[in-house]
Amino acid sequence: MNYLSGFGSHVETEAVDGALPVGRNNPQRPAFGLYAEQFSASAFTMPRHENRRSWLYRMRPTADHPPYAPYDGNALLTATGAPGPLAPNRLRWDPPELPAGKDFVDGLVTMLATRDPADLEGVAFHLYRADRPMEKRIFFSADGELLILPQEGRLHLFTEMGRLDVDPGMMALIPRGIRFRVDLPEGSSRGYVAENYGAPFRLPDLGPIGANGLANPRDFEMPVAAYENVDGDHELVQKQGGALWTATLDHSPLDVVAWHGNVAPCRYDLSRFNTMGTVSFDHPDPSIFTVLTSPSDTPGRANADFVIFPPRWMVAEDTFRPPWFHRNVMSEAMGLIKGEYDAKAEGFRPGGVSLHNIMSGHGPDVDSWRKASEAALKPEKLDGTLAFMVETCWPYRPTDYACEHAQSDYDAAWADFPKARIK
Ligand SMILES: O=C(O)Cc1cc(O)ccc1O
Ligand SMILES: [Fe+2]
Repeated sequence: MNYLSGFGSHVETEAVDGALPVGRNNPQRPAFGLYAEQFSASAFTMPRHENRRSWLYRMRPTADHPPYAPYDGNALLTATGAPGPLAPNRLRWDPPELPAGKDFVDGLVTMLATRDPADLEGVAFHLYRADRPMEKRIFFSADGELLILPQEGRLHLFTEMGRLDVDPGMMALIPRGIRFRVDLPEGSSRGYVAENYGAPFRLPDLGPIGANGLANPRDFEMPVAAYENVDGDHELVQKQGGALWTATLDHSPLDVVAWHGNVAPCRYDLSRFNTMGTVSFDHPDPSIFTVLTSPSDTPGRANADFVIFPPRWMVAEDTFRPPWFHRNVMSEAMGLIKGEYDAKAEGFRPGGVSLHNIMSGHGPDVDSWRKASEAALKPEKLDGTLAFMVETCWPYRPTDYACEHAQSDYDAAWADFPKARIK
């Protein structure tokens, strides 16, 4: 499969020669009777460096659809957490036994959410398990951009703007509003979805790191144009305002024959992350592992940071090397794609989730603390592991489903620390 390279690059692609107009966006009569449609992911008037839009040339206008009706196929996909006071507890989940016999849309379960999508700020943390392809079904979220992380089983995403293969260890980013279908080349897949209600994810500034490093723009891959020319009933499921809506089209809406612009779905292989760390002492703040950031209106305070903990060399001298004990004004939701996380010797399993909300005390569990305190500090490769965090300035609210399925004894991870030897 062919990909176009570069995060936020201005690119053009056509699946049929001559489908793209030359030198203009909306000619009087686009080639082949195609319809020109602008897709805006930022307000028209955003500054140029934040302006994102693409032009799509499609077989029928998106506007051609009947009214939507409420969709009742998935009651576990929501926009907000459980109501009531937010208990200040640390929480953790084993990989839940999500119901079988579902496709990607019906197999989504919301675990955590902040804010309301109508605020255009906040983020939700979902899990999915799918063992059926989406047949003649298409999904999109008007609430947010979708960051999809398969943990087991490859995903094949047929989006309006082309096709993406996404393996565990990769991420896919689907802009708010872009329609797609999920096929399962390996029969099933499960993983994580972060839904960003706020400003679109972008690469973080690098400051003194310089011009290169962390996630390099060229490693983000957008699809080349691909379309299907299929008539007949297709169910379109839309998420809006946290609710799901359905409409039946008489054709596949994946009918974009050509497009150009600077907003499109993309994928990124997280093993290409150029990981930075200390070469002297102390454990740096995890912001050094930021892949993508969605800023809030307060400079430096993220609406959502997508952070990874990839394989890396640990070389710090006279240092407690795993994450330190800490309390954070930001709220931290984590997932584990594979291996072991260095702050948690046990209990944080691949496919699981943990939550450390605003100002909750957390850090290494007793076993990890003991091991790291006693370790000989030779250079060591932390290998075979990939954890991630979606850190946000808004406290996460667990959903009812999440509250019902949380581990019952997570606090025990920090019980039994020996008291310091002070008289
Ligand atoms: O809590 C966590 O495990 C995530 C985390 C990792 C780290 O290396 C430093 C701070 C932090 O919040
Ligand atoms: Fe933390």
